[in-house]
Amino acid sequence: MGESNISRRTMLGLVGGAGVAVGVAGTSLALGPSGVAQAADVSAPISFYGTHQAGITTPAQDRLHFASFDLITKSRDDLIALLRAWSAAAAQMTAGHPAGATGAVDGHPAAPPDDTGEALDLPPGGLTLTIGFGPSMFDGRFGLADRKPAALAELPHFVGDALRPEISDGDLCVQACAYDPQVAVHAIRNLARIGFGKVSVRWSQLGFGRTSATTRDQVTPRNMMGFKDGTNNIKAEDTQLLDEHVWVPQGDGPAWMTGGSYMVTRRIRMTIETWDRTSLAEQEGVIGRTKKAGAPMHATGEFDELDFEAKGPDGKPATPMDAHVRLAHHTQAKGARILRRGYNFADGSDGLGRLDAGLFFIAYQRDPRTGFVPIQQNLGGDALNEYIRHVGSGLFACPPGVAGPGGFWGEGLFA
Ligand SMILES: C=CC1=C(C)c2cc3[nH]c(cc4nc(cc5[nH]c(cc1n2)c(C)c5CCC(=O)O)C(CCC(=O)O)=C4C)c(C)c3C=C
Ligand SMILES: [Fe+2]
Repeated sequence: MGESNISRRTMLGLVGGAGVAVGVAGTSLALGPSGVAQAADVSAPISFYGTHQAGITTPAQDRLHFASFDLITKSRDDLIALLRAWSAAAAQMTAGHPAGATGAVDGHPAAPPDDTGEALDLPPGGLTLTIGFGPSMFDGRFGLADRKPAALAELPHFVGDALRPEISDGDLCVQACAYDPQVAVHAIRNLARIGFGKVSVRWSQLGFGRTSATTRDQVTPRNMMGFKDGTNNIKAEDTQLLDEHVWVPQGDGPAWMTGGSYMVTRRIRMTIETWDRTSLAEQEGVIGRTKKAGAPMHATGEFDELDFEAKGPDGKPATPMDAHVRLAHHTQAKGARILRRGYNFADGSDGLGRLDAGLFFIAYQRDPRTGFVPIQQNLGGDALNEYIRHVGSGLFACPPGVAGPGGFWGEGLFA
């Protein structure tokens, strides 16, 4: 291990995001809803190895760099070599080490370094790297056509879709999440560098604030509309719900996906300028929760149960019939449940004097046909649609985790 490796692992980290964050040697304290301090040890690496890939039920970090890649090679052996090299680099980087045998500064001075170096001296930052395979990877170029899961069926067109092909789809994707944006960007950049000649970046997305909680001890963050987002998410502690709705069980499609999950991404532009001129009462009615507490309209606490039968003082449904949470709720959407893990984005101006901002929605599920699709179909009547537009879309099969060193992402697909 080089000197740079040691320094990166021992540096102190700061965490941003929701709650009051106080940096303490390697930890960050966030004040939860009860005022109880919660420690997120941002110096601690999250293991790359395991039954499931990290980055799904592991605590959602504050920053995202997501990249979708097109395969420019037509060789199956190249693809396998790429997945091997990416997995080895991912194991190194998530542990807080530079990529490659000689890292950023310990190689031969006449050769380009194995690692680009911008994460030297930074802690692992809770980095997780999660890979997904898009439907187009199974089109026959790599002899994988008969291994395509039925669950990777093309998403249908949804009401209001304004999808742009150049920021949609892809043969492969990598979701990099970390507490430090530089750590996440460094990871994607190095995977792209390792893939030179085999892949090209099709599109990428930075996210600056998580819009979900994936464990019960995480404070629920707020999205760009100012509402708490992630209250009623499936969380890591909900093991029965995870088995039923998120992880692919044995016998559900091809064996290589057992223990994996399917990822749907949607770049959702918000017309925040219109939203910002909307009254508080209207905003709360659109979402179906209060803005301050994130509580149901008929209750006071964030985690109070939603009761769609409850009436307001005027005798009308307390949660409007077209409210987002009503239409997205599993009782209204054929029992569908998903694990949401999205991020806020603000990518400059749209050229018309407005911010190009919104939600980069990410959801994991056992099967999109019984997860995202029925919910999104139900959201065709969502009051929120007046303020949002889906402009990018992705669908990816995320294989199970890599068991240990020597294994690689998607190994079972090639067995
Ligand atoms: C198809 C799935 C969903 C899309 C797309 C989506 C977009 C979207 N959501 C918000 C804001 C909130 N969503 C909330 C809850 C919620 N949303 C979905 C699904 C999609 N959202 C689900 C399944 C749920 C949970 C419903 C329930 O069971 O109660 C909330 C409330 C807080 C919470 O529970 O997380 C907010 C706020 C925006 C702004 C948006 C598009 C830009
Ligand atoms: Fe939502």
